[in-house]
Amino acid sequence: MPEKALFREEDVDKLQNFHYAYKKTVAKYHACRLDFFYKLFCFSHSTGDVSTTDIKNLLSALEIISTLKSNAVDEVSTHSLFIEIEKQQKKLVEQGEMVIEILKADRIQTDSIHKLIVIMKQFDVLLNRLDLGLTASLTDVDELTGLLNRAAFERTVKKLQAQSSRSGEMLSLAIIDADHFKEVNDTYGHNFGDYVLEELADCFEKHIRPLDSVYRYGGEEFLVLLPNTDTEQAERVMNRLREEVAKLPLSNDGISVAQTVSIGIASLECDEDPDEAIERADEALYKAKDTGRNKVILWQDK
Ligand SMILES: Nc1nc2c(ncn2[C@@H]2O[C@H](COP(=O)(O)OP(=O)(O)OP(=O)(O)O)[C@@H](O)[C@H]2O)c(=O)[nH]1
Repeated sequence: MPEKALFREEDVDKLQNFHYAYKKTVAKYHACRLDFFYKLFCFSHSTGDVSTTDIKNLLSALEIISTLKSNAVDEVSTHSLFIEIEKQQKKLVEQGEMVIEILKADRIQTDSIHKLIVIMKQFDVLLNRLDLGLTASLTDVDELTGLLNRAAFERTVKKLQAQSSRSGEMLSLAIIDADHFKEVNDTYGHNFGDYVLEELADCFEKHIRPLDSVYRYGGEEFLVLLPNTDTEQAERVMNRLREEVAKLPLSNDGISVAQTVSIGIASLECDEDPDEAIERADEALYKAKDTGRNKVILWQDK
């Protein structure tokens, strides 16, 4: 899957404005939702002067997607999560209308209200995920694994190189590649492959040290930046990680597999183009692949 940076630097302001408008809209939605249920309650118990038109008006006030869309930068409104929210909103309105029709016919059906509540809960989960994504500025997060992506790597690596230039500390870089991953996809399907990638990402995040950072660089390839670490230390850290991966119980839908990874390591000089260090780490990675996989290899000058 090609990585796609969702935002350019200059879009960050627009994104922040959208996030602010988003929070306000979602807060209004929640307040309005309470009113909606209150009026439903009043109508069904014949308390107060509430008509189904009042309830219908509140239902249309719950349609927040058009407000959100008019404020959103294209990268948000075309994002898969936003499209999912739109779909869920449509379901919510359809079910809300059904509840109103049932009320008009003078029948109280808790089933239909219950169904509406279930849809609203799912809607909330999606709204919350979008909120978290916006907080992490969407740009930086890989949609499948939730790891930082290539754009985040490119930004961070420059900062770490500048730090390492000031402190004189070594900076190391590792490339991790899943072994025989094509076979996993071909044998068990792409969805199972996606599941394995998500589990690998969780394992990496769990087992890297707090100052290290891991990125999904593309497909089944990940990068780790290890500040204040020379290549021999990086080799030890990566070997521990490699062992953790090999121990992972990967089991989904009745399928179980064992997955290993190969890792290449290179030092990252503070004044070089990071692509050069990536190339060296890649060379080491291919040596690990050529000599049996499930290994960590340090790049060495010939
Ligand atoms: N399920 C899934 N597969 C992906 C994704 N991105 C890349 N891939 C697959 O990863 C596989 C990579 O295969 P290859 O580069 O041939 O390497 P490999 O089979 O892992 O073999 P070695 O690297 O030599 O051990 C291909 O089948 C890609 O389709 C993704 O997001 N999800």
